[in-house]
Amino acid sequence: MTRIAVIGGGRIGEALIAGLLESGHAVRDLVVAEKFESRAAELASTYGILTTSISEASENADVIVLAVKPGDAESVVTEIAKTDLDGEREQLIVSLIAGVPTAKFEPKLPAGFPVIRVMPNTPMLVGEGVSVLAPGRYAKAEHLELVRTILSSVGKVVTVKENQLDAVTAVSGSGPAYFFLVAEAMVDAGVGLGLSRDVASALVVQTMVGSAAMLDRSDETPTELRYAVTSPGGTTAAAVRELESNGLRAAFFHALSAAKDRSTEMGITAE
Ligand SMILES: NC(=O)c1ccc[n+]([C@@H]2O[C@H](COP(=O)([O-])OP(=O)(O)OC[C@H]3O[C@@H](n4cnc5c(N)ncnc54)[C@H](OP(=O)(O)O)[C@@H]3O)[C@@H](O)[C@H]2O)c1
Ligand code: PRO
Repeated sequence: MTRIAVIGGGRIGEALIAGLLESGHAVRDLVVAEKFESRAAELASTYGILTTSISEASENADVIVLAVKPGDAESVVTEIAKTDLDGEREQLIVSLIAGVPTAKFEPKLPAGFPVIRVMPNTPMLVGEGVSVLAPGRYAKAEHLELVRTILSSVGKVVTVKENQLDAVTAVSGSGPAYFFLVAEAMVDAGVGLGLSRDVASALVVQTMVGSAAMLDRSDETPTELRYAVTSPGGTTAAAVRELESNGLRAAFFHALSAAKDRSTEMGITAE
């Protein structure tokens, strides 16, 4: 089994660990390096996972996953580069760090060390994530295949050119937050119309689950699925008219543009 070291046990590090364990990855082949001690202890007790230092994790892993914040990227990669990276074994770095290009890591590592940049999302926690891969300069087809195999156990996998990853981050990396925000707004609106919060929450959650399942399983486009709900002169048409006149589409366009720009900016400032 491939030995995986996760550097940074925050939200996305935990989602990956939980998703991999749930999909059958052996706990003995996973370690986490997390600098915040009580958080490391929490991960150890929740998942039975070994916690260790960056150097130990990097020396013994096949795949070193970076799940730290962009501002910690440089110091973590410098620390990894100082450890005894195994020349005998094919090791690689998988960076989940938003915005930071592989070209920023490669010069800090031993010559030719493969790096793959990945934009995952938190639904990997329940095996329904989407991970978008972009190989760095030295990553070969077999490295990409290994990472694709690992991440396909926690959801879908797509490969793009690295110059598309900031846009990908805006769509699917941050995407779950938009859905949670819409869910929150719909629950509040239901409460405003007199439903209890419990009833409104149950209705919104199941409506989202059912709609997502239809999007996934149906051959119809989102537009066609929406038309099927929209009876002529009915309630849905009245609601959609309000959403459109309040600028829903423009709001999403501006929001995703802001996310993409922020991703690019984080890559520049994470020097
Ligand atoms: N959350 C998402 O949905 C998501 C999705 C895609 C990509 N990402 C990317 O994933 C990365 C982590 O995001 P996050 O949301 O998981 O953030 P987070 O919850 O703040 O987690 C980052 C973790 O890394 C730890 N860390 C920092 N420096 C470390 C070091 N030297 N050694 C070991 N651990 C260290 C942090 O510890 P301290 O708190 O003690 O600093 C923290 O627990 C970011 O680069 C983000 O762009 C996140
Ligand atoms: N979470 C990270 C952020 O908000 C990257 C995508 C999702 O910056």
